[in-house]
Amino acid sequence: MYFLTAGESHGPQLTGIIEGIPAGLKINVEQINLALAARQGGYGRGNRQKIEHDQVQIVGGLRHGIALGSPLALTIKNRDHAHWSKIMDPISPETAENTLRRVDRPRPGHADLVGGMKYRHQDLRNVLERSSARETAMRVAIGSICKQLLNQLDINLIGYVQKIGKIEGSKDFPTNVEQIEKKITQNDLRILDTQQVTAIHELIDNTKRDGNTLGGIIRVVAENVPAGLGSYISWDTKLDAKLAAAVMGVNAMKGVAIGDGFTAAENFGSEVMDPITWNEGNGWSRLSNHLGGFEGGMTNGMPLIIQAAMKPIPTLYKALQSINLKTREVQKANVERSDTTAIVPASIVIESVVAIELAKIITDTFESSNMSRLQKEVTDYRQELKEY
Ligand SMILES: Cc1cc2nc3c(=O)[nH]c(=O)nc-3n(C[C@H](O)[C@H](O)[C@H](O)COP(=O)(O)O)c2cc1C
Ligand SMILES: C=C(O[C@@H]1CC(C(=O)O)=C[C@@H](OP(=O)(O)O)[C@H]1O)C(=O)O
Repeated sequence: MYFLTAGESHGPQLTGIIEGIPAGLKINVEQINLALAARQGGYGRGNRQKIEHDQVQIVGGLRHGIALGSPLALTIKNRDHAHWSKIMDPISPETAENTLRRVDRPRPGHADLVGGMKYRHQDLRNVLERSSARETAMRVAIGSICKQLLNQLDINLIGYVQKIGKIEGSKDFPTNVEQIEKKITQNDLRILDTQQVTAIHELIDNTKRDGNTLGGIIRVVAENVPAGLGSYISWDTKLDAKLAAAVMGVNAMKGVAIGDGFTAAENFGSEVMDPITWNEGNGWSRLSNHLGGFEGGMTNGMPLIIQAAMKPIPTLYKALQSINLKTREVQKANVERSDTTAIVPASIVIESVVAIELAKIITDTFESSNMSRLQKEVTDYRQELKEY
């Protein structure tokens, strides 16, 4: 299974193509739209989300709600394009009016400067438009289809916010997806601990007032993932490595950890390894889960626990120093309309890319031309593991 996305932030639309979704998968479009709405939400978002109302159109590979096994083609309109149609016109040449939104004072923390140097763009809008996290809307749509595939194999997962700036949610980390879901939907921060909500709202408000921005930490839990996905045989077959790459591939991610992650490095081995247990009914299991469900690059049957560290949003309304590309004068960086924090939408995006990687490894591991055959193969495999 693989996918590709195309489209600029203020262009007409985002486009996505996924190859390798099994024929017979039931796809609920409403569920995709709910995921897209969740990605648009969250406290600290900027004004762009007042314009957008993301809805997916499936224009290939689906018939009567059932995947055909052919490539799925997806589009999401950029409503804001209506205000940018001249500036982002794919065909007509640039006019004086179009140059008004040129970007020539690269923003620190963005792809602007290096993207311009590498691709020889003089208008850094040519970089900005694609490096924007607007593209993550399409990864969420694709992720939602992958999540539906996983759900139909009884695998559940969820992403939520663990920390915003220095304020942390509950450290009592549940691994039950249903329980997490109930708790995080109670607030607009997707955080487990409602005690912290007011403090975080104040932090975001004050940060916005100061022209500054915030990052945070996201946690994803996936449960009922069968043991043995991925492999210890070669470095590039390790599933934890693939997940780390997918997570780091999301805009603004600066760190990824599996299980206890960096904290494990400080502790004794006896505090980090997860003792093995077995019983007749359930087969093999562990007494703890510090290693976040991975040993030797393979899932070990325990819930997967993945953390992602997001840097603060790079565009600052109180802009930092930059250099004007043309005049070489010291000037303040360009300011584009921006979020104060995007940790909430990012938690949906990270959940989505984890779903994509899990769907990929499952469809690559098992015969997956058809969904019912895949379901049977996974059920038989689970039984075999239990009986080992
Ligand atoms: C959901 C989401 C929304 C984002 N919104 C903004 C934003 O409004 N303004 C901004 O400057 N960066 C935003 N970012 C971050 C930038 O896209 C990202 O930092 C930039 O493309 C540079 O890439 P890098 O941080 O991965 O190096 C957002 C990221 C995500 C995941
Ligand atoms: C458009 C989205 O996020 C955008 C991501 C983004 C960036 O630089 O990454 C910058 C902002 O773009 P704009 O200047 O058009 O408001 C965000 O709004 C979105 O998430 O749908």
